[in-house]
Amino acid sequence: MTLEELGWNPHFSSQLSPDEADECHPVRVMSVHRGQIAVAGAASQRFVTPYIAGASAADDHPTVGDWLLIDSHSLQPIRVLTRLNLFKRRSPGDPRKEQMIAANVDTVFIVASCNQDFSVPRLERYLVLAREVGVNAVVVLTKIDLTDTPEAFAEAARAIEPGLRVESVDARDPASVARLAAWCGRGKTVALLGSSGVGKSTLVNTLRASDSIATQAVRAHDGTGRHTTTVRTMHRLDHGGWLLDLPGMRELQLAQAATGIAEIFDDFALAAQDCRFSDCSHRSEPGCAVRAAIASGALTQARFDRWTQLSAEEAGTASLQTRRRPR
Ligand SMILES: Nc1nc2c(ncn2[C@@H]2O[C@H](COP(=O)(O)OP(=O)(O)OP(=O)(O)O)[C@@H](O)[C@H]2O)c(=O)[nH]1
Ligand SMILES: [Zn+2]
Repeated sequence: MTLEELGWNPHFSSQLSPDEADECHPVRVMSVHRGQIAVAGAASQRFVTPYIAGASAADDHPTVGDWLLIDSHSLQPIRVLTRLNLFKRRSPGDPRKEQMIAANVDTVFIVASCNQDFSVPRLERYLVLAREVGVNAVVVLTKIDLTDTPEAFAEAARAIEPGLRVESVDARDPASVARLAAWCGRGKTVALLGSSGVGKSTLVNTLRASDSIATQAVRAHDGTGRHTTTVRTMHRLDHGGWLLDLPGMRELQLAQAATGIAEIFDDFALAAQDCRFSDCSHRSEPGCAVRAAIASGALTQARFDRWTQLSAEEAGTASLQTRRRPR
């Protein structure tokens, strides 16, 4: 396995100092376990400690998908290279803490199915999340074989954002899923987002090579031939890329997603700049440019409702601590 096959590129190689290039080597974090991580480099696969000597609790600690510098003699982790992006969520145990889920994803597939579960507002939420993380998003519509009107679903998805990539597949059929090959090529990392039952696992199985480095490493280690679902793992794909699980990202949290919301609803954000009052609620104030745009047909009431709903959720979660203070 070469570093390029693992996803190494100039964004990462340019971060090494000459000394580091002499004394360390880069490895990618393939899976995260309790107290240890499986890493793969140009010539090696091994387990190392995730703890970086001298790092504080607030410092960057390795998560799956990360590139890590390892001291070539001691094999101790030295530092995590600056990420392209990072999926994180609020810790279920302590909402003030954040939990890292996965790093360095090239493309996220936002998966939805062509049936009664299809929902534009839900797709929009996943897109907001992808924009917030700063990752390229492709909408993948599954169960195309179960509808007579596949183009209607694709059209509705494409209408969410100009230029949005939408691919429709039968997730069980390798020939159909081959449409996604362009994002799953050598060294490319993809992740999946989507509600329960839309076909994420089916898609993974169709895209995935029979065995992966990470699975082999885990097998060699625990000897059981299985790895539990609590383990975060990179899966090798047939086309040469990697697939990252995003456990815990299935439930959507829109806290601190203001940037993502502003990007997906940039037409509303833009119109709101012309409102007479800077704190306009776009309900009944005079000189409201957003209401004017809705009245003229330039913007729609349906998207206005979704925009205000998402913004309220975002603000609500963000200020949970300060709301409802007793007088
Ligand atoms: N006909 C058809 N069935 C599909 C397709 N994709 C998935 N299915 C079926 O839909 C069901 C749910 O698929 P899963 O892959 O388990 O869905 P998931 O998104 O992984 O669901 P969770 O694990 O709950 O998040 C399974 O019975 C699949 O066989 C498809 O493109 N066409
Ligand atoms: Zn307004």
